[in-house]
Amino acid sequence: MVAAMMSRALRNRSISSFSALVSRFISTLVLAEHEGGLVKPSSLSAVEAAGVVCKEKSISVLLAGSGPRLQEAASHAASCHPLISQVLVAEADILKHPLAEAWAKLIQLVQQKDGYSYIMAASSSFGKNILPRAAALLDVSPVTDVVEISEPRLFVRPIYAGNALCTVRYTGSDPCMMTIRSTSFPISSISNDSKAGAAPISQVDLSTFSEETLGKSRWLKLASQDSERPDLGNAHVVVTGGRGLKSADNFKLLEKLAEKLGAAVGATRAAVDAGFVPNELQVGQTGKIVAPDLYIAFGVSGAIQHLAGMRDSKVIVAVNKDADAPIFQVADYGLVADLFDVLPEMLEKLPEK
Ligand SMILES: Cc1cc2nc3c(=O)[nH]c(=O)nc-3n(C[C@H](O)[C@H](O)[C@H](O)COP(=O)(O)OP(=O)(O)OC[C@H]3O[C@@H](n4cnc5c(N)ncnc54)[C@H](O)[C@@H]3O)c2cc1C
Repeated sequence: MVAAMMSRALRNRSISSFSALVSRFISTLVLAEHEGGLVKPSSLSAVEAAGVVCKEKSISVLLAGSGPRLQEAASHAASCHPLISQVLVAEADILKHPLAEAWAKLIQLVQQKDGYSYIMAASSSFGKNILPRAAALLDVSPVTDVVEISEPRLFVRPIYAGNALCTVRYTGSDPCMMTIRSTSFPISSISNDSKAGAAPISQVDLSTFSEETLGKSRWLKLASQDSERPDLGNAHVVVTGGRGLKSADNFKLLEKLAEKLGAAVGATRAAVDAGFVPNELQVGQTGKIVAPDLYIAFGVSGAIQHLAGMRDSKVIVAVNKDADAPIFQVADYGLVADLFDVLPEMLEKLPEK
């Protein structure tokens, strides 16, 4: 239909009406992750990014899964952000878990039907797993880790572990697919009023979606730590431990400090490789990207691969007994001291949460 309207506009040789049509039909699909009946904040950051390219209100959010939590998440998506104009819900048992093969096929299906100009997701393990596969199915090249949208098809993304920024112009065909760094697109306009301006919710027709086409991956289990602490990717305060903590037991000191500060716990890859903490706590180039208001690093040397994941933090505090440790080059406040003196003293002097 879009193509037909465009050719009609061209026939009339009306350049202005043609550009009006083009801009009118820019539409964006945001692939959203949900948990506990709520859309994750990182996906709402992807909606913010979509708002930069899609000034008019034509942002659809795609949610998939099964069960009552999916419907709750759909209601949340419909009312939580003023830029969302439509919520698409794909409910099926094969979509219950975020298996990339199934989700990639789902995106292909939705794109073939609705023809979006942009498809976006947060640069989380969820988005990074699914979006490139969907891009391959749609025969386009994705742009990953976008930190700035300068023009509708001109993006800035970090390269060399965040040591340089690269400007990329997307010249491929639609859809332009990208993952965005949620720390670079803070959520500005969240609505807490569940009734206000609710976007319509529609079900995706999955009648042509067959299990045989979904590849060989199978969901086994979710291994994650049950914790009341905030999510590492969205926490306002992060306390991170490095190899200097020396053992898993000593990380418990850091956990106590995190409880007092209402913080998330992070770790370097060296601490993860040494088995002090699980992999999901790793911050850095091959871990999570964080940009909290306050980042406190204990016994972290400051290797570039670690800095790649935390250098955008608003205030960085480092405690290290080596005055020449590179972490001090990015720290706003540095303390050259033994962390085993500093941590107990902080725990003693800080009030309970
Ligand atoms: C491809 C690639 C990807 C990588 N990705 C990541 C990544 O995502 N994240 C990441 O973190 N790393 C990553 N790394 C590893 C990275 O290069 C470093 O090896 C790692 O970050 C070092 O961790 P660390 O600072 O804990 O350990 P170390 O470099 O060993 O530093 C320990 C620090 O603790 C200090 N210390 C020791 N005892 C005390 C004490 N009692 N009190 C105070 N200070 C003390 C020491 O002075 C030292 O500075 C990656 C490497 C590669 C090659």
